[in-house]
Amino acid sequence: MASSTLICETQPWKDLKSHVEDIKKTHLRELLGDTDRCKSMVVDFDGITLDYSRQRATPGTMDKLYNLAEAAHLKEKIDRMFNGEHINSSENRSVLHVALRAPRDAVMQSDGKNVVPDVWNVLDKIKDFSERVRNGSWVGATGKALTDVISVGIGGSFLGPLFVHTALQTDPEASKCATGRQLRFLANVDPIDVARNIAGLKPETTLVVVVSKTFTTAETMLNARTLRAWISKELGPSAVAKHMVAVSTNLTLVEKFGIDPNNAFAFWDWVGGRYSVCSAVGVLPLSLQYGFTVVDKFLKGASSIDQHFYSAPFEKNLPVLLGLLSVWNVSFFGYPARAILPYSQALEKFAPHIQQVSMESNGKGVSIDGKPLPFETGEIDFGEPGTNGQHSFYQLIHQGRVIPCDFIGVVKSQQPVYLEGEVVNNHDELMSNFFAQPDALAYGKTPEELQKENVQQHLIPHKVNPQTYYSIALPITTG
Ligand SMILES: O=P(O)(O)OC[C@H]1O[C@H](O)[C@H](O)[C@@H](O)[C@@H]1O
Repeated sequence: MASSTLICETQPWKDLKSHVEDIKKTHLRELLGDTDRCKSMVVDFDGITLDYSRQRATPGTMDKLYNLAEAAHLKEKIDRMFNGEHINSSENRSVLHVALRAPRDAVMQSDGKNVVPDVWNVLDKIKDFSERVRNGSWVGATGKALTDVISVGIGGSFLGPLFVHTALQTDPEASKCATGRQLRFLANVDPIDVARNIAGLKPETTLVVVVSKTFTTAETMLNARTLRAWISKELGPSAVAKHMVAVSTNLTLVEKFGIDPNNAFAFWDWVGGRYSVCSAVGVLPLSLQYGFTVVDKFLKGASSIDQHFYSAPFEKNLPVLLGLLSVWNVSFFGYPARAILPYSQALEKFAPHIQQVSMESNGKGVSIDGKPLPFETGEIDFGEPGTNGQHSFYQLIHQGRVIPCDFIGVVKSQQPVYLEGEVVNNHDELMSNFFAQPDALAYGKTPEELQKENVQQHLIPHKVNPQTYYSIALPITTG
């Protein structure tokens, strides 16, 4: 395909266009009756099970989507990304956030330079600094330990770190490491957000981390000046050196602002803001709160899925499968939205993070060459943790419009509860028994009964195993 050819002009696209008309005539019930089909649509990697059997797709659809991926040169594009080529053509730069979690001995090049040693220099600096703050050897202007951190940033300098913080808060190991400490996030330029962030905190025990890739974002800079005034008013201007640090690619502006460059943590232009959670943007505030050891585990998890994305064949490749199914739903079925429904309160901030990652990346009206696209791209992402969403917008999903849903279930809760005789329990042992049950029977209902209750007709989840689907679908109330 010449680079100026639009993907919709290729044969695989045309094949999918006619194929979708056939699938539209097929009820999901029929698709679910085909056991071999359902079995072929479950993929495991590293403790994650992706079940996309509730998608309106057949193995034949998947083959056609793989052909589309080939026509789009997807594998070559993944390779070009990992090789540090300038695939961000509008900014003429590499897109190499995967290097942020690469092992210390890995080699990843941007503009002819191995960037991994630079990444690890900053990680080592964060480890050292966060340990000194946490163990009280770095103290504030009055000699007191800094127990509270306010991270000031917006967009990618906020949503990823907030999501991970929320996910770790109730993890037993992480919460133990955070004993006696607080981490807050100031994003909104509305002064109400400032007031809420500083409520109950004292400047003498607070460390402010100003996070901005550019160090020019109006909201962040105003909030940073407001907190600088809050510190100076109470402790004098010289206290800023002990109470404010920065994360940025623009170290010149950091220094101009009055933050000691030694207390600045760098990242690089080859990291897109929305993908920056694994840089100092996320690693610094999270290490201050939980310790570097905990955050390092998060980086290793991200590295593991990077390697999977890079090397797994498309039929087994979780990110590729999810991407292809999004294209199928949005560009062929014309479903405009996708609901992200984690059945875990720890993933409460997952949907807002994905909103930026997905919508800021895929919200395009033109091709990479600037040609207007004659089809819709990118979905409208929204979501809430279950069961909260059930008592809110699920009514529309049941009886209004078709919205593909990504249900996310967890086998082992961070905070299990077991009450004898209760249907909804998540005690470890009970959950493993539950997952060993055949579909639906775990709740004593047959698939036919479920169909009568119409719980699955309009739901097309694809991120949980079959048992989880029913465990999620059954408690739904629509009143
Ligand atoms: O990190 P900063 O430079 O302050 O940028 C914060 C945000 O600014 C803009 O809205 C960009 O579109 C976002 O991608 C970015 O995350």
